[in-house]
This record gives sequence, structure tokens and C-alpha cells, in this order.
Amino acid sequence: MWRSTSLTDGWIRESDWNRRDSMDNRFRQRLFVALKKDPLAVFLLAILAVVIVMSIGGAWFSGYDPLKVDYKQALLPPSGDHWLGTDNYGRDVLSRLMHGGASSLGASVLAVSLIISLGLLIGLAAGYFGGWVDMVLTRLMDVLFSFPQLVLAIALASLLGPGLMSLMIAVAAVAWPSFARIFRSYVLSVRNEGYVLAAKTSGIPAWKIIGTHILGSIAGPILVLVTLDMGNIILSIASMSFLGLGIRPPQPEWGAMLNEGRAYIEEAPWLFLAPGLTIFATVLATNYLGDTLKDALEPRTLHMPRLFERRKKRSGSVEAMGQSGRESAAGDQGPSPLAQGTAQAAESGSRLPAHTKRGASANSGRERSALAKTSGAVPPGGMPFAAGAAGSRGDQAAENRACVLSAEGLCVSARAERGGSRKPILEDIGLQLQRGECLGLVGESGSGKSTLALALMGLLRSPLETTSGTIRLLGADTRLWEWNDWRKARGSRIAYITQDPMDSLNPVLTVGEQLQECLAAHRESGAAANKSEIKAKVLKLLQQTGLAAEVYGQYPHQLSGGMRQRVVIAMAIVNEPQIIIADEPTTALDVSTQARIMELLATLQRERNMSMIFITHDLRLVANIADRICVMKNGRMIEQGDVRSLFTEPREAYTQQLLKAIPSLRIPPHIRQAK
Ligand SMILES: Nc1ncnc2c1ncn2[C@@H]1O[C@H](COP(=O)(O)OP(=O)(O)OP(=O)(O)O)[C@@H](O)[C@H]1O
Repeated sequence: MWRSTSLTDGWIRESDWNRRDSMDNRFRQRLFVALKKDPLAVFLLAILAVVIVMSIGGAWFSGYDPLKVDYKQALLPPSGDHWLGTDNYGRDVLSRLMHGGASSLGASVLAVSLIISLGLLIGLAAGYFGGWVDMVLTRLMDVLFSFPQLVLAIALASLLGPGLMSLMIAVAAVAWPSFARIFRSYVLSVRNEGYVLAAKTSGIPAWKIIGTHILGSIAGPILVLVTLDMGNIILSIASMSFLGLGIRPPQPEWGAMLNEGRAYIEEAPWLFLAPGLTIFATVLATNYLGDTLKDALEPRTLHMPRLFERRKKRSGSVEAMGQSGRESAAGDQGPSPLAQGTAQAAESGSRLPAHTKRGASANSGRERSALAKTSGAVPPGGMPFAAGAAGSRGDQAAENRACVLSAEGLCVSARAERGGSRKPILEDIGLQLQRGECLGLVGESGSGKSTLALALMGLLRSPLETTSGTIRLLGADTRLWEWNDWRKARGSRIAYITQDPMDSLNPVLTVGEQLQECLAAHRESGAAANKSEIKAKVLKLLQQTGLAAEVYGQYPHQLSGGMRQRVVIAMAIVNEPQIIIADEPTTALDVSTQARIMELLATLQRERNMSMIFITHDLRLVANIADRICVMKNGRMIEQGDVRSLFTEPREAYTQQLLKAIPSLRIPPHIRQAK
């Protein structure tokens, strides 16, 4: 099903509309949750609503004419007749405040609209077209920035003459460059995104690309910026009115009322306090609500409450485990879940805890920053991982020691939107990775390979979460781990190589800087950083991964795809992890580069006795590197076995189909005949 859209003049797939609707729903839901959790935000929202309603409906709500002079009523204090008292002309202050609100808020909204329109027009043009357009517009902004804004606004307002309109124009004329500069940088950050380039290559005109793709992507931040800056504009307009540059007396306006009340601050403080507190409350409310909106649009800032939630869960689960007697009481008192897990591994032998519904889901994902962290984190500081910790407790313990990573009954599902049902992604996954072993993970697209990899790295991100099952990393039960425990393990114990190297590489840092950062992240705390030693280590690593020394000072965009993938491999092994998860590391490469990268991975794995999970669609690739293969389909592990038996005697029909699907290298008969 398709729907037309007036913006693109094209057609949008029904599923895309649904996705857009679901994004809107998610935003509304997050906003609702943010408001529900924050009584102050609700209180300020209520205040703002009252101020707006009173300002708009001043003529209906107030029983007094805000302009009518009655000297007999002058400077009356607040009373039942005049709730906020009267001013020196005997005018009702509340009535003037309400009518003044219409002027102040109206002028602020119009000024913001003017500023945003100008800022958008100029910021979009400068950011999208670049070149001389950008240069001219940026220089113009620089010139305007070189004047003190308030002084320039006062000078402009004086030139234009008193009145609310000239005030608005003056405020807008000095405020737009700051907005234009921010909008320009938003545009710069999205203009080279794939979807914008795709639209350009489809021949869509620039104004349409700007109107749909670019503006659509930056609408959220713009909305936040507007809300956050509304308070500033209200203040600027009030300040200039206070200086006598705004609305002409006797018309009311908050800033002008402040000015009028200034002379009576001792004998009639309500004249000053009423507009002052109203401005204060309105500005505070718009600023605070801008922050709330930002939290709803950028879910990462919601991590705080989630972390608290998880902490609660954690203490609950530890207690529950203690009560049920499944785990030793020592687990409760141990300094770290890592240590607990290792102790459990050492002591319990095959005593794996029963599956629990308390899954430890971590909040992060595929985004670049999180992936960078898979190669760098806080020093493990003597984490007693399984190596050597199991001691000599017979064959069973030795067997456990050899298993560096395992999943038991692992289930992952996508949390439902309100009212919907959970979508299972992984079901009852069981796998074991032995020391020094390479385990191939194959399956069609969407079978859940990457989700499993992210779960094994503790990198599942909402809406995905572990619902049951256990992951043991080097003997440690990770169910109780928090973000920080995972952070310590990632990079130093288990590392991740992504399909697209640019997912892991920061485009503005050199290769050397990025490798040094990973290395420094796991340096023992307090250990002195010897720059030349670190550099030497990084250079050696570059050499080991087949890269020339000059790559050290180069940026990712200066490298070929194969070189970038080598850098990512170097980042993954820089802290000598025992386990590597390589998620289709060669898919984006040509065949010969692919072969060289495979050779590099195999060599590094062999030389360092690392364990590796190699994820791929390609059975031929996995046959060359893996010792064992797990086949996944629809989120389930349907077959496991050593390479030979899986290739020669596949049990499952699906595995047989996969093997049959391997393309033949034979030259097709019609080409042979042509020869
Ligand atoms: N954030 C998410 N929210 C909801 N569903 C998701 C999310 N991420 C992945 N999925 C779903 O999980 C399933 C498995 O996806 P996953 O990326 O793990 O597959 P894959 O086997 O790695 O595929 P590919 O080889 O194409 O990368 C898919 O049906 C996908 O739609």
C-alpha cells in the first residue's frame, strides 16, 4: 500500500508511514513518561498554561479596564476587589498583567517566528549549498556577531521608533545569526547522509531535499532550540520595554509595567513584583519544559532513570537468589558481579543457575560511540576472571575453564509499544565457545545473528531486552551485571568487530589517536602514561595487522575499506581480549581484500589463542576459518556441529538448503561454448 505526500510529490510506502507514526507515538510516550516522572515539569506546565490562557483571555477574565484611570483608587494594596492591587493611576494590576501578557507573549512568539524563519533560511542555504553561498552568509553572521547584541538591538529599536513592532524587528535582527549558525551545523551533519545523497542522485530538486529530508531530520532539535530560547526572547523583549523602547504608554506590557513599578518599589512593591514574578515563572517554565522536550526527543538522556530502575532490580535479584539458595551468600557481599561470577564458576562446576525471567538488559546499541567502547573502557583492575580462577577441581572444572563464553536458554524480545505484544527475536539460544576456538554463526538475514552478538556483548538497546537465560563470560554470570561491569569487560575481555568499519571509527580522529584511546582506556589506574611506549605499541599493532606506519597519522576517510577494517581489527585486539566477535567483518569488501582480512583474523586468532565468533551469511567463508558452526533461523539455533559433519552430514533441511545455495564456481556452459 502506498500513500501520496504533498511534500515529496511522491509516494511513501504504507510501512514507512506506520514507522513514522510509531516514532511519533514513541516520542509522545517518552514525553508523557518524562512528565509523569517529573512533578515540577507538570507544575510549570500548568503555570505556563494559566499564564497563556489568562493572557489570551484577558479581555473576558478581567473585570477592569486596564487603561481606565481612577486616582481615587491609586496604589491600593492587593485585596478582594483588586487581587494584585492598583497602580499609581488607580488601574487594576491583574487586568494590566493579563492584557500585558498578550503583548509580551505575542511579541515574543512573533519575534521567535521571525528569528527561526530567518535563521532557517540562511542556515539551510549556507549548510546545504556550501561554497561561496556559505562563505558570504557565514561572514555576514560574523559581522553581526562582532556587535554586542543588546546594544545593537537598542540602537535598531531607537532608529525604528518606539512600538512593539520595531522591538520585535530589532530583537529578531540581532538574534537570528546565532540560530542560523546552529541550523547550519545541523544541516552540515546530515547533508552527506546516505538518504540525502540518494535523493540527490535521484534528481530530486534541492528545495525538495531541503524541505523533506534535511528539514525533517533537524525538526526535532529545532523544536527543542525554540522552546529553550523562548525564555530568552521573552526576557529580551521585557528588558527593552523596561528601557522604554517597547509599547507606548498607557498600553500594558510586562517589561513596561516593571519600569512603571520601579519608582514605587518601597511603597507599592506589588507593582514591581507582579510583572517580575510573572516573567520569572514564564521564563523558568519555558526553559524547564524545553529540557523536558529535549529528554523526550533524545532518549539517551533518559538513561538516568533507567539506570536507577536497573539498580533496584539488581538488588532485588541478588536477594531473591540468596533466598532461593541457588547462589552462594558470598555473591551478595562480593565487591563486583565479575568477581561473584568467577567465584560461582570456580565453585559451582556445572551448577548453572536455573533460567530466570530477570534478564539483564543493557542500554546501548549499534551507535558509533557504544561500538567504540567495545574496544575501550575502564581498566579491569584485577578482575578475577575465570583464567586460573577455577583452580584444580578435577576434569569438570577444567572443562568449564575451557569454555570462555556461553549462552543458556537465552531469549531476547523487542519490548512492545503500549498495548502491543512483545516480539520474540531470539528464543532459547544455547551456545558454548571454547578457548582458542572459532565458532561460525550462520543464518539468513534477519535470523538474529547480530542481535545475539549484541546480547553477548551486553549491548542490547531498547526496545530489545533479554527476557530469560544466562550468559557466562569467562565463567562470570552476567545476569547481575550493570553497565559498568560490561564496560570493564568490553575491549579487555571481549571485543567486537563490526560489518562497517565506519561504525566504529571516529571520522575526526586519526587512527593513531583512536588506537591510543582504546589502549589508554584499559590502562591500570595510576599507571603512568609513557607516550613513546604507547606509540610504539600502536605502531607494532599496525604492523601486525598489515598496515604501514604512516596510517598512524591518517584519518579514516584517507583509508581504503580493507585498511579501515584492519584498523578496526587492531582496535579490537589492542587490549588483548580473549574473545572476539566478528559480525560479518568482510561483507563490505571485495573478494581479494576479503581473503586477506580472513587470513589476518585467522592468523591473529591462532597466534594469540583467542576465541572467536565469526558471523556471516557465507558458508564458504566460515568453512575456511571456523572449527564449529551454529546455524540460526528465525531467532533459533537449529543446528550445531563441527565444520566437517555440518558440511557432509547436515541434519536440518534448512542447513541442506544453505549448502545447496553456495554458488558454484563452474563456468556456465554457454560461456564455455562461446570460447
Ligand atoms: N531495535 C529493534 N527493534 C525491533 N526489532 C529488531 C530490532 N533490531 C533487530 N530487530 C529484529 O530482530 C530480528 C533479527 O535481526 P538481526 O539484525 O539480529 O538479524 P541478522 O541475522 O543479524 O540479519 P543481517 O544478517 O541482515 O544483519 C529482525 O527480525 C529484526 O527486525
